[in-house]
Amino acid sequence: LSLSLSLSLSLGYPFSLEYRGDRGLYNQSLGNPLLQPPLLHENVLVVTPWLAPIIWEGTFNTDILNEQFSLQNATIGLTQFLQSAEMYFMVGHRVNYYIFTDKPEYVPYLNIQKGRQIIILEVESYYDHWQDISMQRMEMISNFCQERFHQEVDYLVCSDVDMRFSDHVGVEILSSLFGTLHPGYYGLNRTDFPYERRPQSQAHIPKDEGDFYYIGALFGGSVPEVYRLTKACHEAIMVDQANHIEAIWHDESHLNKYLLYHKPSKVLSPEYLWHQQQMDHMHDQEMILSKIIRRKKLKVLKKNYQLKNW
Ligand SMILES: CC(=O)N[C@H]1[C@@H](OP(=O)(O)OP(=O)(O)OC[C@H]2O[C@@H](n3ccc(=O)[nH]c3=O)[C@H](O)[C@@H]2O)O[C@H](CO)[C@H](O)[C@@H]1O
Ligand SMILES: [Mn+2]
Repeated sequence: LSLSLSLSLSLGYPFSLEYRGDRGLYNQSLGNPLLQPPLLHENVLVVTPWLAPIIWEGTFNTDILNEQFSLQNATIGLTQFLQSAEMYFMVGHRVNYYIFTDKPEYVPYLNIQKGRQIIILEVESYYDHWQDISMQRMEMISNFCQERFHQEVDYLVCSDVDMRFSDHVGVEILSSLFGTLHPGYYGLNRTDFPYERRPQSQAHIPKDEGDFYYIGALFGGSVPEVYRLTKACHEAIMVDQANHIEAIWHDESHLNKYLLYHKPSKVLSPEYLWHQQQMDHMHDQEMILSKIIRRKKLKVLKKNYQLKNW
């Protein structure tokens, strides 16, 4: 679904953009004809050293992106179901919600918008520990990429289930491969990232390597790229299991290893994932982020960590 764009901007009002896509020439009028691209965002990194944009509020125009994206006629898959997604996730675009559950009967019924569907994927978990269950998503997602996602959607957005959208998350996040900056480690030196450091683990990253610390709760991309990522992470997890070692932050550690050697084509700023409960223990970090974050788009729900069987 790659779209080759040839842009010609005609002067005068109304402005229009012409796109030469796979299916001929398109002409779109723009929402705001007087729009001028803004200067660099405040004091934050807006592009990675491999020239992938880091997505911050204020660096993109939703109207332009939506019009461009509509030309692709694409469908987006979200691998969790969230009521708030109906309000904030990819508004105006076709979305499939894929819910992985071992208890389909507990999934509440919800009336959803036209162009959206809920698809419940019954999965069996052969593990008891939450760490294994969390890691198992890599296997499940990779299997379903092959089985059905590749026929049903163009992009996949993979997330934890214990989250809620609190602001718009749109097509600005989509690209062949994207990861999200972990708010707890934004701006820190890579030697302070909680990467897996034991060479015995497949997720191992040496002290002198690393770009960012990505959060395990939000990543995605095109179906072939998400397939490659989840398959590689699952295989690495299986090797670790055979060697009786569990990476320090489980699937998140393997995701970080993968994204270090397969650079994402977009990186989501910490605006895309807010973890208040964790921030309560990181006041300095909260202060730093409060100065640069304009919107909190996806929030981790509060939970009783004592109930987790570590
Ligand atoms: C916000 C955040 O930082 N999330 C990451 C953090 O987990 P969290 O501390 O957020 O852990 P969690 O309890 O949300 O578990 C991760 C996810 O696994 C799934 N699940 C887990 C247990 C279970 O019984 N059933 C089930 O479906 C579910 O989608 C859940 O959201 O660290 C994990 C690995 O350690 C993952 O990388 C998470 O993405
Ligand atoms: Mn979670």
